[in-house]
Amino acid sequence: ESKPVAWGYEGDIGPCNWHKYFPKAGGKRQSPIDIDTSATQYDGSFKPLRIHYDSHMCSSLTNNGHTFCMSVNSDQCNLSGGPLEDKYRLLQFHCHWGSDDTKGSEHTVDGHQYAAELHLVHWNTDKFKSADEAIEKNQGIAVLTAFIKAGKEHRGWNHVLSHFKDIKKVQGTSTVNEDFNPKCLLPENQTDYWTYEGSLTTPPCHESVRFIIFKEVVEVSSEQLAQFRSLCVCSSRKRDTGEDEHLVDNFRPIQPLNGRVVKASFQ
Ligand SMILES: CC#CCOc1ccc(CNS(N)(=O)=O)cc1
Ligand SMILES: [Zn+2]
Repeated sequence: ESKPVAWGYEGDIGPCNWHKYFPKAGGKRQSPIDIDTSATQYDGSFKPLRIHYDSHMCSSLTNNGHTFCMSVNSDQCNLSGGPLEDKYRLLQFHCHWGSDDTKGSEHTVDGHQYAAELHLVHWNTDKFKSADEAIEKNQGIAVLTAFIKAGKEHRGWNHVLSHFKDIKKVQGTSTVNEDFNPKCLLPENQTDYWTYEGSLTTPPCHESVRFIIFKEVVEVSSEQLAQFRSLCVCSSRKRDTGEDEHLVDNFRPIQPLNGRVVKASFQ
């Protein structure tokens, strides 16, 4: 079993060196990208997006050292329609955020970076037998994405944030049993989105991802954003000052578009 390679967001193990151990990171269809809204192309052929999540699924929340990850194990949480040809099942959701409210999203819109970005990761159950297989295949993964900015409090997010004290340290895990439906984390407008073909934004950076990025931005309070930053990057104290190192700025830099066209579901 090959030893897992350490990677992160700064220093020698940071994004500029990922390609040395994860060759896909140097590919031609990498993510994230800047969405230049003057260059997007309206596609009138998209069917309505179909997002069917049930709330009665037990899920577990983990701090994996790179983000918090809510693993979902319900075959009742499915995504289809829009630009997708197949049916996709929700595997997990997580976020990327900054050290303050001025940065944190991975994708940008006309150069504007948001405070955070939500990724709901789905795998293609029509074409593949497992998520492990789908994660490295073209059309294997669909990531529903919502931008997050500081504003009014988001009650739905409190169902997730209330478990953060249990996962402050790495590999901390908490079981989430309450009646929670991740659909509540999405913006109201689910008809206006951009979509393009890209990659996982973290190693191994497989070029297997169809991104679907909602135009409407979700608001959470500054205090809720601060709770994202309360997670730690390791299981023990890291700094020689005995201070905990907090998990922040877990976003990959913008990658070259290399001629890809970003489609829009709206004019
Ligand atoms: C089975 C399995 C697996 C691993 O699945 C993932 C899912 C998401 C990610 C994070 N990539 S991102 N930020 O593009 O969603 C990495 C591995
Ligand atoms: Zn992500």
